[in-house]
Parts: sequence; structure tokens; C-alpha cells
Amino acid sequence: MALSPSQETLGAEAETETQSQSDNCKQSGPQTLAELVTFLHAELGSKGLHEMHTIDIARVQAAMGACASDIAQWRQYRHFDSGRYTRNLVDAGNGRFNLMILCWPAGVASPIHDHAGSHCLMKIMEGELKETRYAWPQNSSPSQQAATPPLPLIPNSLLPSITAQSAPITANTSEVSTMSIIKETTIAVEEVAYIHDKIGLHRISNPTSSDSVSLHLYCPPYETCKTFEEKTSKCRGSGRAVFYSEGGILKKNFGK
Ligand SMILES: N[C@@H](CS(=O)O)C(=O)O
Ligand SMILES: [Fe+2]
Repeated sequence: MALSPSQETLGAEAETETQSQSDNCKQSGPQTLAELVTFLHAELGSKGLHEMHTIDIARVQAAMGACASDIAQWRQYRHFDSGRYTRNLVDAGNGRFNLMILCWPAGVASPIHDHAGSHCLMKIMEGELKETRYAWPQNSSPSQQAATPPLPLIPNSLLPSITAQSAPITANTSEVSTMSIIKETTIAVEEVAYIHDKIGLHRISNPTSSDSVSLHLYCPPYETCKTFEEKTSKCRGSGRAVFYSEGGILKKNFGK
């Protein structure tokens, strides 16, 4: 689902010039990435796991939409690697959320995956991305998440982004079926999309011939999820999702 930023928030441009920056921020939401981080800490920074259902997704989505996508604010997190997308941590959210910049070279796609029960909001900062949304295979619904076996940990340096790593979780191999696509959406620059396991699974791809960049918010943060094979619906635990950079600083030996 790609939703445009709230019109109410965008309409705030008509404010008088006499308003201070902080008044501006209170009325129209965060204007910069730094203000967005402050907003997210206030909104989510103390939410316990039992409070996830109380999060006002529309409000957070509007705030992400209102925040300027001016590259000067996020250039330090823009790091590309050939043949895969990179995850670059902007803010660890006091352990309650993760805000990150993902950099997608032309033609790159993520595996089909879930989001480990987290809320996921994604804003396009540069270029465009395609979301292909899938239904959960019948033998692997969100309610079965608790049955996921613990994943072996392997060094971060060995893993690109998220990759299927463990043995298949799907037990019954006789139930082989292609995954069903619910919808495909092109998400344009400035648009903010939302997904949760209750809505479905997805794969993100960069269908263009240039670089694309997205800003992702996960609440709560997660390190592992499930990946799915499109042709067979086979489900696996992912490897640990890793960061290519943190706070603008490249992690040593990533993927080497
Ligand atoms: N959820 C993915 C990116 S995307 O394909 O939505 C990740 O965090 O790596
Ligand atoms: Fe995702």
C-alpha cells in the first residue's frame, strides 16, 4: 500500500512567516530528518511491546511524509554496494524502533519476507521502488511465528542484508505451490508505504535503471525474519539482518 503524505500536513505551507521553527514543527510535523528522529523518540521511544497496538500509524506516516527528503540531510547514510541493497542505521530508537536508509542499486530486489510482527513504514527518498505484496502461504501463517525455531547466529560480516539462511521451516514439502501476489505498487519519491504481517508479505525491488533510496522505520526493531521462495512457498528463517553503516560510519569487513 503506497499512501501519499497527508494533505493536511502538506497544506501547512501556508503558515505565516512569523512562526518560529518550533511552532512550525508542532503544527506541521517534523521538517528535517533530525526533527523526525526527535518526533519518533517522543512518539515511540517508550512504547513497550505490549503497547504496539496503540501506535498511531497514520500520525507517524504523516510525519514521515512531511519530513523533507532533501539529500543534504541524509547523504551520510547513502552507501551503495553492487548487486545488493544496503541497510544503513540512522537511529537505534532507544531499542524501541530502528530508523534506517536502504540503498537499492538498479535491478536489485529483496527476498519475499515477513517483518517479524513489527510495524514497517517506508518512504522513498530518491528514485522509485516497487512493492510486490504476497499472501501468506497456508502452511506458514503469522500465527505460526511463535513456532519458528531459533536461528544459528553467524558473523555479520558474512551476511548481505537479509538472506535465507537456515533449513526450511515449512515442514510439509508435498505442499508446493507458487505464492500468490495480492498486488504490485510503484512507490514514488516522497510517498510512504506501510506493511505489517497482518497485511501480508512483500518483496521490494528497484525496477529502474538508476539508484533508489528509501527510509525505513521498524517498530519494534527486529534482526531476523522469515523469507519465502516464490515458486514453492517454502519458508526459511533469514540470517541476521545487518547494517552496512551505522550513524554514517561504514561497518568494517561488511560482506567481505
Ligand atoms: N524489510 C527489508 C527491506 S524491504 O525489502 O522491505 C529489510 O529491512 O531489510
Ligand atoms: Fe520489508
